[in-house]
Amino acid sequence: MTLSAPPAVRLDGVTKTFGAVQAVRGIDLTIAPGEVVAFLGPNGAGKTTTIDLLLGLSSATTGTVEVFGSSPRDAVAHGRVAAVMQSGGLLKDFTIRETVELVGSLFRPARPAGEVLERAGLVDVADRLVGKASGGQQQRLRFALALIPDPDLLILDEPTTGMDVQGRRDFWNAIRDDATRGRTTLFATHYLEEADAYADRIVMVNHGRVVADGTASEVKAMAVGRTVRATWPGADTRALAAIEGVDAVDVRGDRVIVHAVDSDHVVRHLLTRTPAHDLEITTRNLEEAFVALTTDVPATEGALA
Ligand SMILES: Nc1ncnc2c1ncn2[C@@H]1O[C@H](COP(=O)(O)OP(=O)(O)OP(=O)(O)O)[C@@H](O)[C@H]1O
Repeated sequence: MTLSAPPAVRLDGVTKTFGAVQAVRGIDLTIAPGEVVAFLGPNGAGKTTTIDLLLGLSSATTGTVEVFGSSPRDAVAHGRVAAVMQSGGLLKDFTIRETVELVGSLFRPARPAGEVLERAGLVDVADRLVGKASGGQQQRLRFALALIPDPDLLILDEPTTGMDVQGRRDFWNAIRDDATRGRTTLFATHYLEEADAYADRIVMVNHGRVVADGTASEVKAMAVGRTVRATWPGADTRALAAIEGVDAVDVRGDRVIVHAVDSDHVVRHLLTRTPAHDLEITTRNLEEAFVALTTDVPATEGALA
């Protein structure tokens, strides 16, 4: 008899409360081995709290948290999980290579230092002191350290913050490459284009709950509606916001930008009752879907950052 492998991550009815703050209000989430999952949400949505639970750094108030069928602490202890956190402490007086070797000596088995440096794009700067390395290089070093135990699940909290364009590209190529060999990756990010380009699946959270879960195109489709742009100097934004189904109105110079479930209705209004012209209608991109799914008060001006 063969038992099917447990999921890489299983969260079942998970809540986490800090005093009066309900950081996580009931998250159910299953991630299969080999999936690359982006964890998106506005500041304070509960992403870091959830990641801490998966790493066994704190315990859920209620619900179940499992990593490869065991407790997060066991999974971490067996080297199956590793993380790159936003601001992990690094020792400034060691070189990049020495840091990788030192951390490598703590793991059995450990990936060879040379391989890890290569993977993280650090070979050319390996002999530089950590204290003299740039912010992006230090971020690459955190990534390198997470690769040392060759984990089955890699958890990344805003991993590419501070990296330049090439650094990000190298980083994501390394992640995708390892995913094809079965590594599961969960990453929190505020760069929506990275989620769109590199994740198999997007989990969007708001106020401690999952508000969308699917591929990038499924999530975009969840935020139904279209954007209508038109030239209308001095547009009457109040009148536009009052149209049924309009969820945001914004003005950029002479252009007015309207998000609406029923774009035909908006277009008809603009063409028949206003001097608006040069109309353009587009479907939402991931950033607009994000705003639509996580904005609490609809029809606010300037909500289309
Ligand atoms: N140790 C703590 N004590 C009290 N409140 C906390 C603690 N940790 C987190 N919180 C609160 O829980 C909520 C969720 O925070 P969390 O850090 O998980 O959000 P996040 O989605 O990671 O946000 P960001 O994008 O800003 O990193 C916030 O309101 C935060 O202030």
